[in-house]
Amino acid sequence: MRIAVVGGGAWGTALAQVAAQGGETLLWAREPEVAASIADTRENKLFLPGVPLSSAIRPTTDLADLAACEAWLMVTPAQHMRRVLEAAPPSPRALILCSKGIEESSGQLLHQVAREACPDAAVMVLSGPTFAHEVATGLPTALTLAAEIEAEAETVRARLARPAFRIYLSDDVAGAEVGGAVKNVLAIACGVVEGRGLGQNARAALIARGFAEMTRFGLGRGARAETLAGLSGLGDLVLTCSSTSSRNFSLGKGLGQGRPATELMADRRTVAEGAFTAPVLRRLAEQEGVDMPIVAAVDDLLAGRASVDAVLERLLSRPLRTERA
Ligand SMILES: NC(=O)C1=CN([C@@H]2O[C@H](COP(=O)(O)OP(=O)(O)OC[C@H]3O[C@@H](n4cnc5c(N)ncnc54)[C@H](OP(=O)(O)O)[C@@H]3O)[C@@H](O)[C@H]2O)C=CC1
Ligand SMILES: O=C(CO)COP(=O)(O)O
Repeated sequence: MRIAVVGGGAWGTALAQVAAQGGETLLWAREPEVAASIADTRENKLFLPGVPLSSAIRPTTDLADLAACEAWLMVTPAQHMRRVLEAAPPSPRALILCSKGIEESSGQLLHQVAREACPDAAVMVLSGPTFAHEVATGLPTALTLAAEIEAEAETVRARLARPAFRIYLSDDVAGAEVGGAVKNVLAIACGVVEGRGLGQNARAALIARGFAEMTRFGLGRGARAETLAGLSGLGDLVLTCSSTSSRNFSLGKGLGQGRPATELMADRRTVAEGAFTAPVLRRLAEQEGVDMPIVAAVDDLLAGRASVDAVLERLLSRPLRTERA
């Protein structure tokens, strides 16, 4: 199975590094600077500096080259995935979604977007606690590959899995996606806790109550509770809520230190998906009557509608209730 990775950011590059252990791997990058950096120096100096890359990674900026590959790993930012798929050659056999987010314009999860754009492909979701720089340097990582058709997922797993890249199969596509999308918003909230110096008790409370929000939202979309409690949900939530290696966490930390979101976003070339997921997730939750107060607080902070102290006061003055509510 010939693999193409679509997206030359940190995660796309790390996934290409894994796939290249099993044979030549195409890596499509939008920017010529990224492809040239990999071709000339065997390093993605823009998005994954300091990691020597395999000679089996073949960079390209030409979407037409994807036609030669049977499986595409989609690693563009969530808001751009539909446009890239529409510009790409006809569907491959397998489309493996590795980005984490919800399409803002449609409110759709990415597997719904992919099915619309590529109705003939077997659509899967690969997600879990996976900082790109750790995967690219071969540190042990475990993640979930969710697909409706298990046989297709088995083929993809056989091609990608390595001893230090452990892939667990699941048939809960929506569940695997919801965890990755929602945790990015919650990681921003945990960064705010850190930046504002609110303490470790507050962070643990936020992870647990944030997980309750993720579960309520996920169950409403047909996700299973055990998927949300697995690698792609709770596992990824714990990772990104605990480390400044997370772009979402570090964005939140800046907000907690009192810097405006516009300034923090303008400073970065890398993507903090939670900033794009927060408004659409809040909108969907309100439409569907799902209580997500932490997500609403992050959305207000990002939009500059409320200060850190105001959202904190709002969260702490909510009525006391049972834990299962
Ligand atoms: N970094 C990580 O550790 C992990 C990231 N993810 C997810 O992977 C996805 C990609 O993140 P990551 O690789 O880290 O990204 P980076 O922040 O490292 O890089 C940004 C990426 O966005 C691409 N990009 C920017 N604008 C456009 C556009 N208009 N159309 C297409 N692509 C565009 C850039 O492509 P180019 O350079 O070609 O312009 C580049 O690949 C996100 O959804 C993220 O949540 C998931 C797991 C781990
Ligand atoms: O999704 C990730 C790890 O699983 C990466 O998180 P950030 O995008 O916050 O860096």
